Amino acid sequence: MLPAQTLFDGHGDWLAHTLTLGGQSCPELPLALAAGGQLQRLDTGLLHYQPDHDATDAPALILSAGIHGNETAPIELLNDLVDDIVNGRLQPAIPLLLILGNPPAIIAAERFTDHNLNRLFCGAWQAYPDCYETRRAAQLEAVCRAFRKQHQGPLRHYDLHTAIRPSRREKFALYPFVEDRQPPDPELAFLTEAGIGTLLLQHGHGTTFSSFTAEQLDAESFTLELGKVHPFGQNDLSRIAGLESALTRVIRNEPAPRVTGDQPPEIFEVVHEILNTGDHFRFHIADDVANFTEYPPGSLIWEDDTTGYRVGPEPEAIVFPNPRVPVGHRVGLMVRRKP
Ligand SMILES: O=C(O)CCC(=O)N[C@@H](CCC(=O)O)C(=O)O
Ligand SMILES: [Zn+2]
Repeated sequence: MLPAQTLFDGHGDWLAHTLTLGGQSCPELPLALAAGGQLQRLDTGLLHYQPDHDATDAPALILSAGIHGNETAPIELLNDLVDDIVNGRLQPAIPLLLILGNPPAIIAAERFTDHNLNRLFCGAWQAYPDCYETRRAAQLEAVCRAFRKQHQGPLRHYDLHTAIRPSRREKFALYPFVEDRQPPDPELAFLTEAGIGTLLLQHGHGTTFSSFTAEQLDAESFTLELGKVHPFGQNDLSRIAGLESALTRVIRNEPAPRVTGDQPPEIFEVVHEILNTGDHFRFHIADDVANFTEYPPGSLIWEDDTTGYRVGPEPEAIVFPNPRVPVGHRVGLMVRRKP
């Protein structure tokens, strides 16, 4: 067995190893890479890369995918990056925490098994009955906190997803809400470099993974939506090649390219969050409507027997319409371009 293969117990690559174990744990295992640095298996789907040089105050990066099990393109992208690191084609210059979020859901090819993992962060997992996802949210929080403790320089977190619906803006980023914080210019430049032309600013405290790292670990965090959900093997990774090359540059700690005249991302803000209000909730958005479809002023978006929502005086667009969520959960966001 090649030395790098010991990390994956002979199962081929990181993804194959993760899918073999699913919800089972595996022991920690450090591996000194031939090209330098140490890649440590922390547990199933969790890797920590530590460069040989002192990196206490260096920039550090958390990269996660598969928080939703059926969002396979980002899982393939992250696994490819790990493969490049393991095989010496990509030598990281910064500390990395690499995460495949929900292995049992990846095996099941489902968004989640018992509970939507991306609603369980910032301690929200404590409010639900024990299941794999509540335990995984607690573990991911602990692993990220430990990584933060070891690396006290600037921290970035990109949580990679794909969307259920098609989108009029194929790739977009979400910036979690943190009081008095705006996305800094280098992060806007990174999104442009990665071919992500739209940024949606969240409007309030969330319990997503990126909200957790932004709020509690002082990271510059983004949820990146990278196209539409497809099964493994049916993704066209050339559509996210811009992100792969931008991430490779960040991992090598190379300087950002000089401004090329590309437009910065167009910024949107949330004007209304649609929540499932229960049995009498009626949603007036059809199942085949794409993200960022615009509705004219006055359009009725949802109602129940006591209240509802109509578009305000300017057109608004819908993002993430999905009425099949538990009561109290998000059914969609109404957004508009930030003035
Ligand atoms: O397409 C959809 O409806 C959901 C795609 C997805 O998983 N999006 C994330 C966004 C997280 C955020 O708001 O930052 C999610 O819903 O968890
Ligand atoms: Zn997702």
